[in-house]
Amino acid sequence: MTIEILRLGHRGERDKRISTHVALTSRALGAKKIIFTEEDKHVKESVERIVDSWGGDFKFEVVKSWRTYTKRFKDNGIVVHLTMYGENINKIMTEIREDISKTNKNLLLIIGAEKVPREAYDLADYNLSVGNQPHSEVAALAIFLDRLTEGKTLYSEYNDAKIKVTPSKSEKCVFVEKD
Ligand SMILES: C[S@@+](CC[C@H](N)C(=O)[O-])C[C@H]1O[C@@H](n2cnc3c(N)ncnc32)[C@H](O)[C@@H]1O
Repeated sequence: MTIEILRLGHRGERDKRISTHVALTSRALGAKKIIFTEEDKHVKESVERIVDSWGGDFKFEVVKSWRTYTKRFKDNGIVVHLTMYGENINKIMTEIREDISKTNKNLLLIIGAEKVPREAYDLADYNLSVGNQPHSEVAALAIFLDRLTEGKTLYSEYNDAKIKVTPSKSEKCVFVEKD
């Protein structure tokens, strides 16, 4: 199973930082690709810099039509949309995990920036809430991915990483490759 994140909307200057955090959090918690619906050179370059130094093959893509992308994805994938109006994560997560493991399908996770079009709710196989209070796409994404992967992706190691951190009780244990 591979995980992709579809970020619906991006309000230029205002969302630069949070969109970058959405992408980096997706990568750090096991997603293989982030799809944006708006171009932003700053966000793209920030993500590419991290991938270059910290390794892996996390992909960055901008699509013209998120609807077409999502419909095609559904041929061999499950779509989960994170929204505070959705079903209770505590009740539905087991079903989603079973659905994925039975079908071996890939997962597309949709998160919004501003108001999400009705069609996203209709295209999703699951509309899922992480609590019923409004908060942040970064928090919702992180909690969902952590529950899905049960923490297994948190300490992924990449052979091509130029920087590696080893967990330590008392010191910064960092390996930096020399040029
Ligand atoms: C800042 S919110 C904006 C939501 C917008 N006001 C709306 O009505 O759709 C941005 C995104 O964070 C995610 N989000 C925020 N709170 C959430 C919650 N309680 N559960 C799941 N996702 C949430 C959703 O993906 C949402 O589209």
